[in-house]
Amino acid sequence: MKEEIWIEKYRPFKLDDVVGQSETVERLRSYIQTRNLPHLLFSGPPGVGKTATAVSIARELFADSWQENFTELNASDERGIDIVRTKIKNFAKTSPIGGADFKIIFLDEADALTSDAQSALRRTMERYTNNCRFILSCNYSSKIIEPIQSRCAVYRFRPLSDEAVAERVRLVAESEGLDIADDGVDAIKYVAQGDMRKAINGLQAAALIADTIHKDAIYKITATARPEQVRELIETALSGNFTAAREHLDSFLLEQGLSGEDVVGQIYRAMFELDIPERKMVELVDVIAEVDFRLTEGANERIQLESLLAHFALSGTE
Ligand SMILES: Nc1ncnc2c1ncn2[C@@H]1O[C@H](COP(=O)(O)OP(=O)(O)OP(=O)(O)O)[C@@H](O)[C@H]1O
Repeated sequence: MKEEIWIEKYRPFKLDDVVGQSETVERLRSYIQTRNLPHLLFSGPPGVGKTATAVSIARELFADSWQENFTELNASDERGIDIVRTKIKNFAKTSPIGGADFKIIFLDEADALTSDAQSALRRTMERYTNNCRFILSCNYSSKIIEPIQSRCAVYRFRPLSDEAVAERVRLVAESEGLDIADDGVDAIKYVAQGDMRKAINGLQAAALIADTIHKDAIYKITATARPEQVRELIETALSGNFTAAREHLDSFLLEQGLSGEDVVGQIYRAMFELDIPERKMVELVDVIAEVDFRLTEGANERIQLESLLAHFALSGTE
């Protein structure tokens, strides 16, 4: 039998199960009590509970008929206006079922809609507002047109705290009868950076390769360099030893399978734990930002990373 995916198995069903977003959840709970809902806009990074919260709201409001009165669409599947014209309208125009006062449309990645599609969505929201409430989810609320933002109550979801991630990971491990060492939990916190989906997926993947989960399994399975290796890379480069730093880089890219963007991201995170004078830090962060941008533009990753190390090596010898 195919094993169930843990992020689904441990998906929150009630608002109480959503961890680490207590302020937001508390405010949302009042809508359940009054059994009314404005249009909502959830913004925040991936894997922090936006979808889980929307589903929990529907379950709590509609009980047994929640599936008939709730639909989830992903705007990035069909970026254009068609998703608004067809799927959203078709669902919005039919009456709620089982005595519910309205239906809920959850539109994930709403910031992927073009602005024309967002304008059409805004008209649909107005037209069907008696029948239907929208919960829009996005990573960046600035990419949502102002007329939609002003029609929604906006809720910002934060990256989850390390404590919230650790607690949930331990709970999942315990339910699955899995041994996880403290350094394994620490590694998951480091890798996840507040993204619970990443944390639980990492745990499940590591469970396939190790009986007791230690940090090595987590770093290996998530293609993440260990923090101490990253520190060593930076220190080697800053000491002016470009050739040795390049060898570290080879190990990241060729042996551990990191992408260029992963390496830059990890270097950036490690910088602030090192004792680097303010002025030099400013210069180096500027270089990191430039290389990061070039990588997203598709520049050659090895050349860019080596240029980053070259800057570090030169700045160290100044
Ligand atoms: N706050 C949370 N409490 C408990 N579990 C969570 C939380 N956030 C995420 N999860 C876990 O991660 C999975 C994915 O979360 P969810 O789909 O809600 O993320 P999201 O914020 O909507 O992300 P995206 O923006 O990528 O759609 C959930 O099924 C659940 O297992």
